This record gives sequence, C-alpha cells and structure tokens, in this order.
Amino acid sequence: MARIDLVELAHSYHGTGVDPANFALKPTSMTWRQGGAYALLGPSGCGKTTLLNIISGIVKPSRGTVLFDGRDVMPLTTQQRNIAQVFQFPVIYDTMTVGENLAFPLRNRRMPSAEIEARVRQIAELLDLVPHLGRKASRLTADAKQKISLGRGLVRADVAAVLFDEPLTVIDPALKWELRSKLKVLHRDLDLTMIYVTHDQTEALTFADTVVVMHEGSVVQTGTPEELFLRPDHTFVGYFIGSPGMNVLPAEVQGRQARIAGHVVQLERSYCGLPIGARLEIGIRPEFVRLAPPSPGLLGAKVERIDDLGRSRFAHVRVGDLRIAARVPRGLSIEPEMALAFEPAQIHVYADQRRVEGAA
Ligand SMILES: Nc1ncnc2c1ncn2[C@@H]1O[C@H](COP(=O)(O)OP(=O)(O)OP(=O)(O)O)[C@@H](O)[C@H]1O
Repeated sequence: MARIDLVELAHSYHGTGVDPANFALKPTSMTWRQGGAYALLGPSGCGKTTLLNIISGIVKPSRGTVLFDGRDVMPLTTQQRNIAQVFQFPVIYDTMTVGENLAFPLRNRRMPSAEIEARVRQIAELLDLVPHLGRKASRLTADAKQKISLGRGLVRADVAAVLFDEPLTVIDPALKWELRSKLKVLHRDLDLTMIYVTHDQTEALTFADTVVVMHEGSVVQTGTPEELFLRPDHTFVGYFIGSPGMNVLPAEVQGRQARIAGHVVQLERSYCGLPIGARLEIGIRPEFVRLAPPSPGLLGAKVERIDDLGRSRFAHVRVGDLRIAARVPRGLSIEPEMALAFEPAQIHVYADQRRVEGAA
C-alpha cells in the first residue's frame, strides 16, 4: 500500500504545443491517502482513464510527477510500480481453473504454496467463488469471469494500489449492487488503497469514502458524498451529482441578497467584493426549494410537470425563461400557478462556476 501524490500532472495526447485548455488532463496536484477507498467520477471523455493510466505508468504524462510514499515513480514501469488493475472486461486465462487464475499473480511473485492457498481461499470466500475454484474459467458466465478479474486484482496484499476502471460494466444489474457492497467490505478487510473509476454516481457514492469529481480534464472537487451533496464547489458537481441535479440560476448578488428573474431571495451569508465581470449564479438543490401555494413574498412559478419518485415528488416549474426543480410537500394541492420558497442556508453563490465562500 502507498500514499500516492500527483504533483503538477498534465497530459496532452497531441504534444505540449497545443493550447493547455485542450489538454486531456489539465494541471492537477492531489494526494490519494494510503488505504483510502476513492471513486474517480465524471462523464465520458473527462480524463478519468488518462489519470488512472498515468498513475499505473501506462501513459507517460506530458508534465509533472507521480510519487508513491514520497518516491518518484516516473522512471518505473507498470510492473515495477506494483499496481493491480481491473478493467471493464474480464482479463483471465480461460484454460486455467478459477483457483489457478486467482493464484496466478501470487505464483508470479514466487509466494510459498501454503500462503498462496490461504490467500486464494480468503479472496474466493469474499467473492463467493469457493464452489467454482476447481472449474475451468471458460465454463463460467461473464459475471463470474469478471468476479475472477476482481479477485485477481485483490489477491496480492503487497500492491501499492488497486485501480478499477469501470469494473462492473458487464455485470448484470441485479448483481452490481451486491458486488459493489462486497468491494466495500473487501476494502475494509484487506486494507488496500483503491481507486475506482466510474461515470455512475450511484456506483461512486456507494463504494467510496472520498469521491474525486472530474470535468473537462480537471479535478473540480474531492470530498465525501455528503460534502458533494451539501456543498458542491463547482456548478458541474451540483448538476452531475443528485437526481434531479442542483438548480443553477443566473443571478445578481449583492451582500445578503440575490436577485433571480427580478425577485429578491435572502441569503444566509454575505457576498461582497465578488470578482468584477464574473458570471454569477446561485445554486440550490431541488430538495431545498419548496413548492408552495402562491403568496406575495414568494417567487411565482408555472408548474410544467410532477415527477413521482415514490418516496418523494419533484415539481419541474418555469419562472420566466428559467426551469427550476422543487420538492413537493406531502398533501400539497397543485395548481398550474404556484410559488417557490428557498432555504437560505442551502443557497450557494458561484462566480464563473466556482463556489464563493460568503462571510457570516
Ligand atoms: N490514446 C489517445 N489518443 C488521443 N486522445 C485520447 C487518447 N485516449 C484518450 N484520449 C482523449 O482524451 C480525453 C480524455 O479521455 P479519457 O479516456 O481519459 O476519458 P474518460 O473520462 O476515461 O472517458 P471514458 O469513460 O469514455 O473512457 C478524451 O477527449 C479522449 O478522446
């Protein structure tokens, strides 16, 4: 296991002569804690695999350094970096049995047979593969083959980190939930540093203690699932995490007031000296906007649609040109013309998409 530091990493697949705004990975410095369970979350093409491949040594970055426990690993190959990787599709030997597949990374390291057997058994038990240990891998379903890939990634206790690149893509949806929970237990039991790449917020939030959100080649926030929900540092995080995503509304902001579509909304904190010329927006999650009967003090809204999610209902409303999602309280009778009440403590202010910390 290792602490992994990324120091001023940046990467362009087209040489460093191109505009840095077009780099696949924009300058990034961060630390992955030893023993942490991380998810690297973002939409397709945002640079997740590039970052993962730089850590493992598959891609040489255009700029910057990777340190494992303070040691520069840039001159080292993937194998020398001692990283285990699990990819989207199973990487196993069909001609070997399940047990032989799991043992393979350990035999390669010349581990004593008794230790190999004990470790293979432990991993097989954790992944419910014990009944299959003696079977040829070729006879198994795609799900079971991917479980073997996961097992092969986890079987070595001495790796610097285990990197998972969308490992549950081929898994049946019903099994996905189970395997994700299993990975979390495995992380606790095996005490490994794990980085799990996904574009699926549910996968990220259920697996990780810390979620790293990427957008257009940059890490825009690193935090616990709760931090990402309650205090998105970037409008993209607000929009990408949560369902429905955060409302992001153009606003004029002065002191403790924001003006949205001509209506004044009170803020809990004060915002003075906001950057001149910046695009100002407020962000508030639908959970903290309440649909209410029309009232003189509230922002009037036209109801377009109600989504019933079983445990909660959300209204999609229109205020002038703006579309806003709001929570529908139980028992509220809904008319075409309603109003919105905002929870001041949950309103964030953004300048050019970055959250601004207000003053008390
Ligand atoms: N080998 C390559 N050569 C040129 N461009 C590449 C290469 N690999 C990735 N890219 C580009 O770099 C950017 C980041 O890609 P990357 O695969 O890292 O993103 P990602 O978030 O992992 O996406 P996905 O989930 O689709 O794999 C994209 O614009 C992609 O087209």
